[in-house]
Amino acid sequence: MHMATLTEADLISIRRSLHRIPELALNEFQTQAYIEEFVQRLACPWLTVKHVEAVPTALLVHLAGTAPRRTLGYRTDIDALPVEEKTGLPFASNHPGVMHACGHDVHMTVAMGILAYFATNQPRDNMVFFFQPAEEAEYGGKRVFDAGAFTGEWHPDEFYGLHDNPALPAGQIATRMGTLFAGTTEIHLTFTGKSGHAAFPQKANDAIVAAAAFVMQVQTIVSRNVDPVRGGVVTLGTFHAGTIGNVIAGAARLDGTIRAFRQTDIEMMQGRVRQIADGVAATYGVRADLKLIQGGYMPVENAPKQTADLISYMKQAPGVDFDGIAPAMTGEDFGFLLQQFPGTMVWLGVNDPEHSLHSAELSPDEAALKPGVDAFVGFLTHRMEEA
Ligand SMILES: CC(=O)N[C@@H](CCC[C@H](N)C(=O)O)C(=O)O
Repeated sequence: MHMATLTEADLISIRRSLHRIPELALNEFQTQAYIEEFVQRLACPWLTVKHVEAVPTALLVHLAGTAPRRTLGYRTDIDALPVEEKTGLPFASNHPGVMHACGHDVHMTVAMGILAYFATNQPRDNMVFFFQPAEEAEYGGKRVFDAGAFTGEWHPDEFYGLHDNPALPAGQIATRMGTLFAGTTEIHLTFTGKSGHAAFPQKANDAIVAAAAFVMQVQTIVSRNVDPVRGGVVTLGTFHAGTIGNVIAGAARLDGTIRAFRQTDIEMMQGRVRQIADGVAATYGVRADLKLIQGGYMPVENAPKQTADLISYMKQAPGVDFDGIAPAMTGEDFGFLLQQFPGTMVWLGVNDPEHSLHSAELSPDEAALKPGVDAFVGFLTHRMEEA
């Protein structure tokens, strides 16, 4: 592979290599090694690499500009999901039970394509590329920020990033002014009661009955507490309890997520989840151990100046297919970084409308890779020409 501007075939080969080796949040060692080897092979004299001791799978790359007036940041996430892949692709995951089911292999490939371009064509401004661990869980962006990694020459004045979107045509760029994605909060809850014989419920405290009541009662948060015009989501994605049909379960564990576009709504919903868990515990005589974790999953707020410029650039740039789009209830811990640095997140269409993000059958169209790289190379070059 020639390391200058990458061809479509190069991008596809990188994406397939990354797709084979998905790793969970904060464990992306093989992925990081693949990216770092790629970066070293660029053999670029204006490039420096940085590791972050507190978050060992993070990787930052700095490009020194020819006449820098500021530093432009570009971020990609690098982690995968605990999903057993069912695509049947010849380059499917080699890691059982783990899959790039959210397309971070596509995100990384686009970032590497942009990096390869500017490692060959020295940028005018400085650039920082952030290969971020732990987007799906564990909020890696906030961890790296809190570790002080974005200081001095590593401080981006602006930050950009993308997320793939299977509902949009391959290569289409879509974004909006203001809020693009929801803020989220993870729910981790265990009800502990008292197990016992199925025949003697009066001598036990059934954790399944309590957990079932909780599942039903939290549905009222969106229907009764959230302003319907603004919307919100409470989803419980796991429910684990019991061992056999004739033993009353002494414990039940649930995990889920709260979502809304405004931080005030998220906090109100967190409060209602707490009240309902406590109320259910009191009613059913069980103990509720509840953890609510927002971490870095703040609403993704696109900054006015940078986003207006990005939209106006993308609308007129030759070869760029741009569209506006409504906000989505997906979360992204890039929301935290956009609270620290102004910037913009966009969707990149990957044309797989039959499957949603997080599906075991998601198969992004690789025709999106080159347009994704070209759109950002063009926009970032344009940004460097702006006053
Ligand atoms: C784009 C995407 O799918 N992001 C994830 C972010 C996860 C946030 C957090 N772990 C939670 O579950 O609340 C998403 O599920 O939207």
